[in-house]
This record gives sequence, C-alpha cells and structure tokens, in this order.
Amino acid sequence: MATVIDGKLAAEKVIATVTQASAALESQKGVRPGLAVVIVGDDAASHTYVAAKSRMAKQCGFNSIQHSLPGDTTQEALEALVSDLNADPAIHGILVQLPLPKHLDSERVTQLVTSEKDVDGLHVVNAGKIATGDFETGLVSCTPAGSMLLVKQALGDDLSGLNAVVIGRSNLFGKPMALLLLAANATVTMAHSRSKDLASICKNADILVAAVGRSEMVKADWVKPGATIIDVGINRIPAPEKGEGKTRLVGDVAFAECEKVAGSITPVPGGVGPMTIAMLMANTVVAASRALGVAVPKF
Ligand SMILES: Nc1nc(=O)c2c([nH]1)NC[C@@H]1CN(c3ccc(C(=O)N[C@@H](CCC(=O)O)C(=O)O)cc3)C=[N+]21
Repeated sequence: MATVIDGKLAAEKVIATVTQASAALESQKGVRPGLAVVIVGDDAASHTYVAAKSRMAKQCGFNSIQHSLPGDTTQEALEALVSDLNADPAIHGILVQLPLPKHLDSERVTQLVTSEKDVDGLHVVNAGKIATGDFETGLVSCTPAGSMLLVKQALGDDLSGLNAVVIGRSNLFGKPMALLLLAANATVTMAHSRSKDLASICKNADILVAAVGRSEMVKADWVKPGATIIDVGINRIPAPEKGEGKTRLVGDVAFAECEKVAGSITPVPGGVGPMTIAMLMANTVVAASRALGVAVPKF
C-alpha cells in the first residue's frame, strides 16, 4: 500500500513560513503584502476558489483585495483595472482568475500583468525564466511549484536517475512541471492526448504526474510498482450514493486501485489543491519581499 501524501499538512507548513515572512515585512517595513484577486462573472466554482484564496490571504496577514466584475465586463475595462493594479505600490501580487468569460482575451490580460506581480507565474517572462533555469528572480506557477514540493518531500531534492512522466502539456501546468522535474535532474517524458500507448509510457515512470482533466483515467496497470504519483486532476462527478444531485471530487488517477501499486500518491481532495493556494501565498510574499528589498523566504 502506498503512503498517502498529505497535501494539506504540507500546505500548512508553507503557510506557516509565509505568515512569518509576512509578519517580518510588516514589522520591518510597516507594509503588508498586497494581493489583488480579479474575478469576472458569476461562475460558482470560480467564486468558491477565489473565496478560499482571499480567506487564506487574510490568514497570512496580507492586505487581500478582491475585484468582482460583472460577466459583461469589456476587455478595455478589465485591462484598465489590471493597469491600475500594476501601478499600485500597495499591490505586490495580481491574480486574474481563469477561465475568463469567452468574449474576453485571457492571454492578453495574463501578459498585461507586470511580471514582478505575476503570482500565477503565467507571464512569458516568468515562463521563460523557468525554461532557462533562473529560479531566483522569477515567479513559478503555483500548481507546478506545489506539486514539485510534494515530489521532493517524497523523494528528496535530487531526482537523478529517475524517470518522470507528465501527462498533459498546458502552459498552465504540464510544461512548467516538466521543466521543474528536469531542473531536479529527472529524465522527463511529456505525454498527452496524441501520445501512442499512454499505458506503457506511464509504466516506465518512477514519478507519474497526471494533469489530463479526465476523471480516474490512470489505472493501476499503468503504474510502475513503488512509483510516486502526483494527481493534479480536479473533476466533479455525480455521487448518487451521497444523495440525489450530489457530486464528489475525483482526480485523474483511479486512486483506490493505484494506491495498491504506487509507493506514494496524492489524494484528491487534500493533495495538490491545497498546495496551489499555499504557493500563491508564497509567491505573493516573495514578490512583496523583492519589492521592499528585504530577504526573500525560501520554500
Ligand atoms: N488564475 C488562476 N490561478 C489559479 O491557480 C487557478 C485559476 N486561475 N482557476 C481555477 C484553478 C483551480 N485552482 C484550485 C485551487 C485550489 C484547489 C483546492 O484547494 N482544492 C481542494 C478541494 C476544494 C473543493 O472541495 O472543491 C483540494 O483539492 O483539496 C482547487 C483548485 C486554482 N486555479
């Protein structure tokens, strides 16, 4: 039976470091880290996530500001808000909740956020820094950064000699995750929906990272015995056993069967999800520390 990796506990440790660094900033500089979260429209799931982020930001002692814009907000209005936040010295981190409503160009908005305040790590400058091995001056996107902390917790900092397979190739997750694994000396394979024979690619993985967005797609016979599995999927599926119309959260990995083969595995919920929020707080305190010229905490 695999060890279940406790993402909530790991996230609490990150949050403790963030809270300490935030308090130090306030006592040294009289400034609290400022995080602005922008949400457009009334998607229920997005509002739940944003509420969780705001709650955590307050718990960390941040100045947490939420901008909720109506679903018919124009591109110009959204860009004007982001420009204001870019120029506001009290704001150190800006997050524009994705996905945006279809009439808006999210790539333009994402690239408008100044790279120093891009706590999502999605600006091309930050993506480029990861790609070129600069982990000192940029910001790493939250879900890959959090997943990497969980991998290192299970296996140590040096992944030399280990095969890592990342399923999924998005700019948001798959690409930066693969680059972080590579930087830690793993031998990395990027698999995706067009890959031939996913099962046999995965079977070779000492570290298997699933970010496909398809519930419970990774089966036990895809898993190398003893492998470390990081499940990045968040899929809401019907749960009639909980009552009519109820749902439950599952990952991209068939947990119950894979747990019997893996060495360690992250659960959903309670795995990567809490780490994503924790790393958002970490990026915010890092951005604030840099802006104010104080020592930057390590995570
Ligand atoms: N600009 C932007 N940045 C994001 O980082 C971003 C985003 N947009 N849009 C949506 C996704 C999704 N996301 C999650 C964060 C935490 C949990 C999380 O904490 N999940 C809990 C369970 C929550 C529940 O029960 O619904 C868990 O896995 O244990 C999940 C999902 C961040 N995202």
